[in-house]
Amino acid sequence: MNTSTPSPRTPCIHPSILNADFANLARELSRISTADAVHVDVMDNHFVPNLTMGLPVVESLRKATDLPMDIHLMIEDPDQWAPQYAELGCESVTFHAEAAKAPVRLARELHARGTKAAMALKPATGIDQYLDMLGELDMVLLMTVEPGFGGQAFLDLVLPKIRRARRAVDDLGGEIAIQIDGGVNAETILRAAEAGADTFVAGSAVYSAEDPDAAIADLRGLLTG
Ligand SMILES: O=C(CO)[C@@H](O)[C@H](O)COP(=O)(O)O
Ligand SMILES: [Co+2]
Repeated sequence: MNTSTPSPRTPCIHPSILNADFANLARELSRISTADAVHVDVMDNHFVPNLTMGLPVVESLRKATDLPMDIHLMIEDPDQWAPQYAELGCESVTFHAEAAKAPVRLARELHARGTKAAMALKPATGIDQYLDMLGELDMVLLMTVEPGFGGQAFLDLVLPKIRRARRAVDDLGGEIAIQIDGGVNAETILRAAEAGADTFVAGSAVYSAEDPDAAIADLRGLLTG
């Protein structure tokens, strides 16, 4: 166990383009120029009951922006697909623990392709069984809604899991990011931050605003006081 207190990570805001105008994605990306990364939700209508985009669209998005790309795969068989997203030059690729057959091997395959590896847990999936493999990851994503749709209400029942993850990450030196995704807005973000999250996905809170960059600044302002 690490006995020194790790210094807190600078909070990051990753807007999700799920609530953006899909007919104008390049323009929508230009409206979040102050984001730390763009969060891209890939859904296959099997792991979740919704369908969004796949490799060709993500490849085009990659060329349309200089923002780092945070790919959230809500798909079956990420063991097969996730490495292909890594090869597009995405900053991070997140697979779901519930879908991965060999999460440790998959995390290593993502690293071998030069991408950060992240693993997501649905709200009802416990973290304890994954603590031993946290050191294989750059980020853990704790879903604060059931994955599949934007615009849902933040689930406070995930807060104890965020606290548990924070303790485990700090024991490892604090370098692993703790991302939350779902229902993040001006009313909920501080509860998640106080529990230990440091990376915040916000979809509707950013893209329902008239000025998405201003909405990002507002969320950042709440976190930095
Ligand atoms: O992964 C998902 C949904 O499954 C998210 O990334 C949502 O797109 C977040 O949207 P809001 O809850 O912030 O509206
Ligand atoms: Co997401």
